[in-house]
Amino acid sequence: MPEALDATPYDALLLLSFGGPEGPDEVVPFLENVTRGRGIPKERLKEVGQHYFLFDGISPINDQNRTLLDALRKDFAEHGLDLPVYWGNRNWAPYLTDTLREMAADGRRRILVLATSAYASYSGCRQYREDLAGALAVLEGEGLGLPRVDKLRHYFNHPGFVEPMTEGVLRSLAELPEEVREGAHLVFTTHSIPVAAADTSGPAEGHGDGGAYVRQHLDVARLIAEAVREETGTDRPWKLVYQSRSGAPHVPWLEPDVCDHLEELHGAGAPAAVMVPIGFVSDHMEVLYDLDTEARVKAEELGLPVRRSATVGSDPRFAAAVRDLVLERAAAESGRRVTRCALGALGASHDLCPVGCCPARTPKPAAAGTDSPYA
Ligand SMILES: CC1=C(CCC(=O)O)c2cc3nc(cc4[nH]c(cc5[nH]c(cc1n2)c(C)c5CCC(=O)O)c(CCC(=O)O)c4C)C(CCC(=O)O)=C3C
Ligand SMILES: [Fe+2]
Repeated sequence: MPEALDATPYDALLLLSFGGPEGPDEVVPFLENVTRGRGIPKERLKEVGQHYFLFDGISPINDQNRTLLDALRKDFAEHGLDLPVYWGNRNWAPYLTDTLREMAADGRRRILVLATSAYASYSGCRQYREDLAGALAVLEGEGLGLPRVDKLRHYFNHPGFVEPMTEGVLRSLAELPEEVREGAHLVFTTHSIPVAAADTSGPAEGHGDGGAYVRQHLDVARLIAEAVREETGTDRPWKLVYQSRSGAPHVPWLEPDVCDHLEELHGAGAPAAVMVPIGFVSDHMEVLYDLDTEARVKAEELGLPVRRSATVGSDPRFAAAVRDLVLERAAAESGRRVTRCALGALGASHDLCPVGCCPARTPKPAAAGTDSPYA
């Protein structure tokens, strides 16, 4: 056995994710959960429902999280880190509130949360903190003793997140026909969000110009593009583009859309492209439908050879990165010496979201931040 690792003061890790349907009967109730009070047009919902029905109503996201849980437990056990790992979702079973109740019943008092979103944004960060506050409020209403909940910092620039994706791009390039490989463009893609939400993402001092959301993605894209150049000796043009837009058409969202960009690349004579889904942790529906189905059809129509590179999923390097982040935060919380691992120009993100970080349009209590009502 390796020497035991010390996660004190924490006594559990909670994987917090989006959730997804696992059968045709679950699609509509799932979409109702996702969109409750969010003003997404009915047309968009029907369309997104169709995406799920194309895959028998089954989103792969839950199985991917089950696999990630296994990878985390295996990594922790192999490294002598004695920390139980739980899983709860925002929009589908196992629901966060039920998991948190179970954790409280198991006597967990200090919980560290890993959200399956690597970047700062309302949807990827504060909304998960609101979910935690909502679940804590339910437990409080039931008269249960509340555990203290902290959230791991953003991990977009951790080498255990960036390196598996870089390797994925190299694999995708190798799969392209040799005659177009050299000239292939890199198309980094992430979830579009409203421009107003992007501009206010991250801490207040960095608001504007796409905020932390766009800056963090640009940093990861540049890191991967540079690593690929070093590995292949070819300096490929690259761009950050967006996918999966929803919302009303008159509200500006981040652009260009990945399909429009493929069209533009083709028009400008690019011989091939690799789509690199840096915004996502696993190959869930946004990757499977919006890239592997919709964007691929677009590329085929254009006659543009494309490949889609891998997300980190349950790569052992990602599991190791989570262990590293857990130990980093545990050290910080208990006044031990801290080493913060981060690539790129932005450095390691904050542990605690400050007031005004990724604000909601309608303010709501959020846990695991400076303004948490649950200390
Ligand atoms: C930034 C971001 C991430 C990445 C960070 C993270 O992972 O959290 C993400 C992930 C995901 N989004 C997902 C699914 C959906 N997102 C929707 C709607 C929206 N997403 C938004 C943003 C994001 N979303 C936004 C600004 C909206 C508009 C309305 C709102 O603010 O709510 C809708 C409603 C219909 C539609 O408009 O498309 C659905 C069904 C799934 C599950 C996939 C599966 O089932 O495999 C996952 C992982
Ligand atoms: Fe935030």
